[in-house]
Amino acid sequence: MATHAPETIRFTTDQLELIDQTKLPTQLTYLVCETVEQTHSAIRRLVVRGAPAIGIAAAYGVCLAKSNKHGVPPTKKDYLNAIEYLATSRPTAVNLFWALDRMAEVVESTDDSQLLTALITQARKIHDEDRVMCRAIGRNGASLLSGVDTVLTHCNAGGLATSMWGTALAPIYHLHQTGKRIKVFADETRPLLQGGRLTAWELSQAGVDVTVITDSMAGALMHQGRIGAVIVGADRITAAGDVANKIGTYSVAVLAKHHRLPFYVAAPSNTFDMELVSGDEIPIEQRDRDEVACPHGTRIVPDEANVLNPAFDVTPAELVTAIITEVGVIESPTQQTIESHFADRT
Ligand SMILES: CSC[C@@H](O)[C@@H](O)C(=O)COP(=O)(O)O
Repeated sequence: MATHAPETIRFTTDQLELIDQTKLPTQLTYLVCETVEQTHSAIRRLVVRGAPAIGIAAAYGVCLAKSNKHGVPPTKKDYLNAIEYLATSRPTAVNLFWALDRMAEVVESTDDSQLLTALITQARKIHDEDRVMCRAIGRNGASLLSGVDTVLTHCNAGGLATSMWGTALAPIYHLHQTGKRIKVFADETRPLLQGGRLTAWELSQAGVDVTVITDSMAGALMHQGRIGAVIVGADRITAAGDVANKIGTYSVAVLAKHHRLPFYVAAPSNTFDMELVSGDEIPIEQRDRDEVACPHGTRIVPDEANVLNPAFDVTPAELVTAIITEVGVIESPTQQTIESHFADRT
């Protein structure tokens, strides 16, 4: 997403505007949220999606809390209820809880008369920090990709999933701006096609050469030597470096290992959940069967058949070549390398 690209998330004092990602690539429209409930629904329905963007949208959503009593401003209790409710929108991306915790700290530490102003300031800060984070990941990842001509990515970890540039796509945008042209293969990403609809849309808008492939093509392309590296985002990374990301990421990581290709994960430090060690502890969102069985309103699976639809899987740290963060690169992530990476920077 180029710097002049439309903002994924916009906020005025009384409304949140989100690019409606369910409508891309055919329509570029904004959905307006004026209440906490509308924000919750927008996150749940993937109008806004991608770990950092969910956190930013939820932070602004808190500022939309209303009082039950007409004309009376919301109380601390109203804001805390809003935070608790927004935390139920999606379970896997830890950025949601990270952002809501920051909003809760503001509620706890601010006088009632200043609450709304302080909450809006904090939400804007979370949003601004994300822009800086995207740039830094772009710079840090660029050196890893500078010798690579073609990358594979899965799902969408670009500007649509953040405030701008994204995580996995940030190094590609960075290199593109400095004149190095990288070719991107985007996994279509079944069942909701974030790769085919969103990654392909934003990369083409920015003039990056992108080719969409079905998820099952990745292995064949690697075998033919047509992929130089894999780069993906993350929804949650444990203290030991296990990575939850869009379903299908694990399969790509196994394929990369077999073909001796680097498998990079790009994520900000707020995607790390240092309270969890094993990826098995990460809550994986289970979504509606119709996303698989009835895409775009066309039934493709018999009603009698069961359907599994986990939104994410976990890639063990041993399959990850490096994690690119806004504060540097963690090569061969383990609990030890991750802890010392962050310790060195505090
Ligand atoms: C920078 S976004 C990283 C991840 O959130 C992204 O790769 C992903 O899995 C998004 O899943 P989604 O279900 O579309 O929210």
